Amino acid sequence: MSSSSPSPSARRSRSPFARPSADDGPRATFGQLMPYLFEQKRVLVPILALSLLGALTSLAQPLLVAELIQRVQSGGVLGVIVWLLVALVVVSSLASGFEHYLLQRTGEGVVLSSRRRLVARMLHLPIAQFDARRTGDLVSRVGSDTTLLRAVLTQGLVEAVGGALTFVGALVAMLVIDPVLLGLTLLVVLVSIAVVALLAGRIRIASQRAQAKVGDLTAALERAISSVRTVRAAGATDREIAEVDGHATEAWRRGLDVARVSALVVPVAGVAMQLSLLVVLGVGGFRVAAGQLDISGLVAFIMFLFMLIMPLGQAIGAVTATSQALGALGRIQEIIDLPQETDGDAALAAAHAGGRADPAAPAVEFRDVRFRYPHDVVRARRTEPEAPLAADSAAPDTHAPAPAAGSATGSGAGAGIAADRPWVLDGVGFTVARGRRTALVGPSGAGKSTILGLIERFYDPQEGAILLDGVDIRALERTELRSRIGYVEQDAPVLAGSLRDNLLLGRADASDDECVEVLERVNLGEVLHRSADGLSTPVGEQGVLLSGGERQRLAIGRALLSTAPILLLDESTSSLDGLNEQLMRDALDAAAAERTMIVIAHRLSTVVDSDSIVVVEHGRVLGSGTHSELVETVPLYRDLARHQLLV
Ligand SMILES: Nc1ncnc2c1ncn2[C@@H]1O[C@H](COP(=O)(O)OP(=O)(O)OP(=O)(O)O)[C@@H](O)[C@H]1O
Repeated sequence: MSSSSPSPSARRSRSPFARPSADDGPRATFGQLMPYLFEQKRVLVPILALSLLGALTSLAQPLLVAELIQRVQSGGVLGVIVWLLVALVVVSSLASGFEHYLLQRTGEGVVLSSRRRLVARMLHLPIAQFDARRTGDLVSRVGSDTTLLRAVLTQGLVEAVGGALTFVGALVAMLVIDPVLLGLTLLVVLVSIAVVALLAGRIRIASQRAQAKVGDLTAALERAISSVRTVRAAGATDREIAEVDGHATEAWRRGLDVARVSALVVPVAGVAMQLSLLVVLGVGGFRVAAGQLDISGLVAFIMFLFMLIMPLGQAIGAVTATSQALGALGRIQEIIDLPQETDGDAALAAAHAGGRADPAAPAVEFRDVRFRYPHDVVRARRTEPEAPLAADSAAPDTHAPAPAAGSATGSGAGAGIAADRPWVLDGVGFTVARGRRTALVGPSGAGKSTILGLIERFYDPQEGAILLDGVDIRALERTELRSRIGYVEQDAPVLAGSLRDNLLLGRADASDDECVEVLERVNLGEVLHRSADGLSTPVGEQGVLLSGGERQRLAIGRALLSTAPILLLDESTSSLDGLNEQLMRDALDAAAAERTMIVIAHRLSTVVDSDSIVVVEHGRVLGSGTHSELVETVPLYRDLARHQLLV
């Protein structure tokens, strides 16, 4: 994990007053905000109407006051005017209260739709993006950045529309009352508008940096919480607290940056207000004394002046809120704009007879597969935590739309892949017979999990092909491909929720009886009866209420419940005691009875009786065959077997 001190590039671009530059992270334009606002158009119309009503009732007030003063001076009737004034005040207050509620409601609507859109895109991103990005940062984009969009409506745009009408109305009225006084007032006002416009870009950048720091904070916290046992056991709690604290402080500092830039706006508005008032009072008083303006005109002019300045304040609020929202929207759009996992390749599908299975072909075949993880992913993992991934280059699938030059995605061999890094898989070829159990064995880091990941199409190989029932997997729709495969991953294959929730992930329409039956088959009947809740027994975050062996067996149960004819199992590296190992072997036998199975085995004892064993080392296949054949022919396998006391 990076330390909490900012990277050199972050330090360089630290000042909130710095000019916007290309390094300032993803940018969002005002146009990108529009769809979110447009979605709310049905509520926006009444809000705008209320805002305009508020503006009109405000504008009418100075005119009535001027009339009132004149009637007082001339001894006219006051009753109607006074009642009209009271009615205007009541109507404008009620309108603004209702408008406030509708605005808040609409703001929440914008947050909801941005969250929905973001989550729907995020969970469809290629696996490479999840490998490269920090979970906490992604969580923070959904939880925190989206809330900043709310302010655009609540403090921003819509009020500014009503404000604009008040502004123009006041301007016209002031022009009629005294053009000279208006000219002087406008001079002051225009200077302040120019200053605010200059500050808007700075606010957006400062806000974006602050949000990125909140992302870092969430990522650090997520890390500390998800590995709390390791942290506690290592006595590293205080260090983790310091780490999270460092990020919190950094987020606070960046928050202060935002406060500092937006605070500059306040004196600008204050100076504009006070200066213009002083000018109007001074010059206006002089003109009244000279008989160029009467007193009711001056009072009305001053009231209109407030109406001119008030929307200016609103506009300033709108600029601040919108700039912050654009900063957050940049981070949201960055994820939304990333390419999604693409689906089956039409040309390949045609070449493979429309993706039709060949019953004579092996269930799974690797043909001379060469693969490296995309370098962008590796770089992002290892170096600059803030570095935004280039949208195109991080997309790992070979058939992503229009892969950019220099990306790892081109179908050309290793396009954009750093040539100095060794292949993770270097010419891997093997076949898996239908309905049989095949084991992958080899040292840690040999590439075994990568092989399973490629079958699932989490990544696509740069060279060679992987076939399922004789069909190149790239010719299949991903959903179709994955529906044919059950996958039990090595780590944390259990989700928070109940036993039932975990099983239904395999097949949503499975009945309780089927769930119970499958739990018995993977020797988890005892867990089921341990609690009165039965299938509703919670299994906790990452399945912590279950032992390592139980977690794996529950995940196998889930795969069994699905009707997938192929099962990929990345056996847990955690050691199992004798009884658990036997239970696991039974579960595997139950799984293997009906389907093709590929098992990554860390204990040879669980796979010695496999139909075929493939030995992998440094991304190459050293040999394949049965246990007794491999003991004779592959020295590495013989060593492994001897080490694990099997020969
Ligand atoms: N998502 C990833 N991004 C970049 N490199 C990766 C990624 N996953 C694995 N690697 C690298 O690829 C190589 C093969 O890893 P893999 O997990 O396939 O090995 P393995 O044989 O399954 O190991 P083990 O038995 O320890 O689980 C390793 O050098 C690993 O560091």
